[in-house]
Amino acid sequence: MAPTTIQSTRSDLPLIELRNVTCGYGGRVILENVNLEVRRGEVLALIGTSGGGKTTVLRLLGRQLRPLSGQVLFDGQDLAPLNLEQLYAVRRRMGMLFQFGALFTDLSVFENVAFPLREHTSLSEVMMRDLVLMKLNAVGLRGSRDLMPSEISGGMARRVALARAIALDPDVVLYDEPFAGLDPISLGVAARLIRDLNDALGLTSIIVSHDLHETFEIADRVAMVANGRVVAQGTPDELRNSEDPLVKQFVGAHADGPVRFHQPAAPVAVDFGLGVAA
Ligand SMILES: Nc1ncnc2c1ncn2[C@@H]1O[C@H](COP(=O)(O)OP(=O)(O)OP(=O)(O)O)[C@@H](O)[C@H]1O
Repeated sequence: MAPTTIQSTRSDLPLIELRNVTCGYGGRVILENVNLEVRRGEVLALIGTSGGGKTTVLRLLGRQLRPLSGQVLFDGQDLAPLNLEQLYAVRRRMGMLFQFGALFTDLSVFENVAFPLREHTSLSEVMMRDLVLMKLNAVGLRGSRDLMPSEISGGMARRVALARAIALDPDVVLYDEPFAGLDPISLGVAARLIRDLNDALGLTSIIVSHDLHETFEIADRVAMVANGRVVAQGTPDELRNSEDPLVKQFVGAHADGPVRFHQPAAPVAVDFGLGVAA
């Protein structure tokens, strides 16, 4: 019998790839020649200085922003030439949880999670109910389905937003500051949940976060964005042990280093009128 040949499949490809991407806003370049791979099944953390361009990377992935040059690929497909219908089909494969995961305040927990299903599918009410309850169960909130957003805590609201982000069974979930404003216990719970859901549902996750401790606990790999570039990529341990001064300053939270505390400004004496000859 002829030996079985194992075909190379698309699963060998990274799920997401930025190839030499340069982009910006209104002529101002924010990211320059950035290369980044997101592998299937991994939790990738994007960290870096404020305003460094982390959220901008997420915008590229949904084509809310187009590169000036270079390519953004999702599942091997360049996003640039897609028409709107194709783009929406790709976006449906991406769950998004943005800062504070704003819920619809006039909809119950159940209806918040059902919302994307009602928008994008024509499932029967029975199927919809089962799916919503499965997602709520996955985040531990099946029993809270009838509560309104005003009746739940911030940590619970974040979990509802997470259930909503995975309602359509996406391939990848993009998290922008998922831990912002959470107390340390809720933060730990949310982080563990992101990791567990990623593994249990076979997702890929990208987390933009300033909470390095929690993020390093759950990430497979970390990419640091600063000065318009991905300055470091590696496992959490590799970044912790990095000798790169920028990475050391950031990961060690040192005030002094390549990133200066003071943004460029006129000399203090000038602004405060001290000893400046008239
Ligand atoms: N819509 C926009 N129009 C113009 N400039 C923008 C826009 N969005 C972001 N910027 C600028 O692009 C840069 C990168 O912003 P981005 O939000 O990607 O940074 P970030 O790394 O996510 O920051 P933070 O950690 O503070 O959220 C910043 O200098 C910001 O002022």
